[in-house]
Amino acid sequence: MPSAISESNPLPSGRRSCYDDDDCMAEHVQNDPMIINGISSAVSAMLEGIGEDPQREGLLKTPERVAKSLRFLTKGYREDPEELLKKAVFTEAYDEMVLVRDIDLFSMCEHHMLPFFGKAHVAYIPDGKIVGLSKLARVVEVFARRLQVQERLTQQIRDAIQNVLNPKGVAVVIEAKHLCMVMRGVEKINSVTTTSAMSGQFITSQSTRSEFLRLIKP
Ligand SMILES: Nc1nc2c(ncn2[C@@H]2O[C@H](COP(=O)(O)OP(=O)(O)OP(=O)(O)O)[C@@H](O)[C@H]2O)c(=O)[nH]1
Ligand SMILES: [Zn+2]
Repeated sequence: MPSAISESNPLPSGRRSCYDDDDCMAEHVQNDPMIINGISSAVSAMLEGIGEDPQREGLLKTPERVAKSLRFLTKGYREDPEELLKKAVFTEAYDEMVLVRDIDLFSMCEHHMLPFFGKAHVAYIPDGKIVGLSKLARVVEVFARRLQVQERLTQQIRDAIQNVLNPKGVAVVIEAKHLCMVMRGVEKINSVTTTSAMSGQFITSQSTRSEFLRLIKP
């Protein structure tokens, strides 16, 4: 495998291989020429399908651009959210709610492959272990960068945190606008969808749930 990269993209001597670097590695896998070519051919066919000429100047590089863009927008398939969380778990006695709110998210609905976007609020109540705060936002990112429905996205974030930290409870709320409902279909420009997924004390304790809902109010 490393030879494929060194043949097509040799590294200057002395530089570390991209195989030592997670981000660099991810970019190579994302832009694997075989996969990019496959998606590009499909995009050319789509351009013809809508009555365009893929050979006109402005569109010559469009299939490849779209392919790379799609690979980026779906990079979450090639990342493991639980491994990512495990990188920053610390022993700590703190046992109140931890909330990261207003985490921007961009995803694509699996029905139309059109964007939906908004924000996620993620909370948990530790039970002897805390996690690096950025990892909560990264978990949102991993699941969002796949074809999704908002409901599943919300539950997957909850489940990953629950599985890795085994906390006293997890709560996730997502508020998002779906372009498939805005720029086509029912065309409701201002509609916003809210979903929630909870576990543990966020289900069993009304006061914990209420505190969370009060804290995420705009
Ligand atoms: N539950 C859920 N539905 C979604 C999500 N994203 C898009 N949808 C819906 O998926 C449904 C697909 O319905 P279909 O009737 O098969 O497709 P359609 O004819 O394009 O539907 P319209 O959007 O109503 O024009 C639509 O109601 C979309 O609004 C999501 O995240 N969750
Ligand atoms: Zn849709």
